[in-house]
Amino acid sequence: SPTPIPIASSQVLSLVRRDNWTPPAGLNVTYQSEYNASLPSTMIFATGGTIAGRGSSSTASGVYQAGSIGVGALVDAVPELLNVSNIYGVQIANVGSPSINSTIQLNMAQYANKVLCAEDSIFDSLVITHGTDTLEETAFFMDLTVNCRKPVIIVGAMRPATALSADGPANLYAAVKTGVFPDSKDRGALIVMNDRIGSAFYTQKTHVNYLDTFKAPEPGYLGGLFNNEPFYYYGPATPKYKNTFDVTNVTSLPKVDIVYGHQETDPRIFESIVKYGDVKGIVLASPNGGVGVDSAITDTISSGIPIVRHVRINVGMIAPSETPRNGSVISSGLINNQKSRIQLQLALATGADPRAVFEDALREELYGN
Ligand SMILES: NC(=O)C[C@H](N)C(=O)O
Repeated sequence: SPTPIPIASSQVLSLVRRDNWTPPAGLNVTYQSEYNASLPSTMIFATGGTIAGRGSSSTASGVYQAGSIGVGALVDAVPELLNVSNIYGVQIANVGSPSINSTIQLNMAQYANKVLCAEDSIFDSLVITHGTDTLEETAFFMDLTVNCRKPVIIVGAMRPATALSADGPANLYAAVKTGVFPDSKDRGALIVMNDRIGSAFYTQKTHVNYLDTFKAPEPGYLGGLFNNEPFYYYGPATPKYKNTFDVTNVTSLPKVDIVYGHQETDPRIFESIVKYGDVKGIVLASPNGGVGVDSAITDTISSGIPIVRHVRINVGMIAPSETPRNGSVISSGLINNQKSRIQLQLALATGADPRAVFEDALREELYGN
């Protein structure tokens, strides 16, 4: 559960609003910088993670408490931010990112649409601070559900705030700079880490320990920062296979699990998932992208639960068949396992046809039908 954040007295003073903005009901703004009408405005949703982590010493870079300092302290550590943007902070959660769930994601997407995408919005961008372990999942979720031209930037850190050469402050500065950079519009949600800008759609964590971990192995980065100034290699673009979902009236997401395939995958995994009855979809991280455990999933298929197949190495295309297949096995296309899970949840929650969502655009591209 979210840790209560003490508000420093300077922040209390600055909560006297000069911007004529009223937060939507239920959104608890706990940090607001002195309002400067000549600057753009950034909303920060803080969720925890290593960027908000505290270790027992400056050399404790790998053993620490994630989600331990609040949004006000994150901003206070980077006073340079206040020359770039007005900053508003909301403590959405303060947890390690494996504890982020679809309730938190839905909450953020719904508030993001209200705060950032409203016609009279005063905000130029939304920055989400997040643990890196599941950062790509929340980034992908926001990419598919926050539907306006303004950027949502997701940022984290690999070293806790207390470590030697902590990367969080520079990453947060880069995230806010990228968010208010005019050329960041119309690119969907972006992951900004380690001086690189990547699309939330394609970028994933590729190493568990090192700073240089967020990559989009085939599509590559969209841009980067030089001297803390953002730049892009390409003009604004939308991934060709991206779907968007309206979650305004969605109150919860169905349960979707991922099964990791290997030699001798035990069929009972599938049986037990189906037996519980509350799982509405499965992603199969298979050895080769093929079903590969045919006999094992026969029962699952006959139960009608959609099974999206991707590959356990988590990079590459699992192409749709030339004509749509009958049955409940669906190809993931270019979307990795954990993002396929999110997309399947969103499709099921909004009544979209999962096969169409995953396969149609890529089938059209590959086979022209
Ligand atoms: N670097 C990190 O942020 C990892 C952390 N365990 C998290 O995801 O919350």
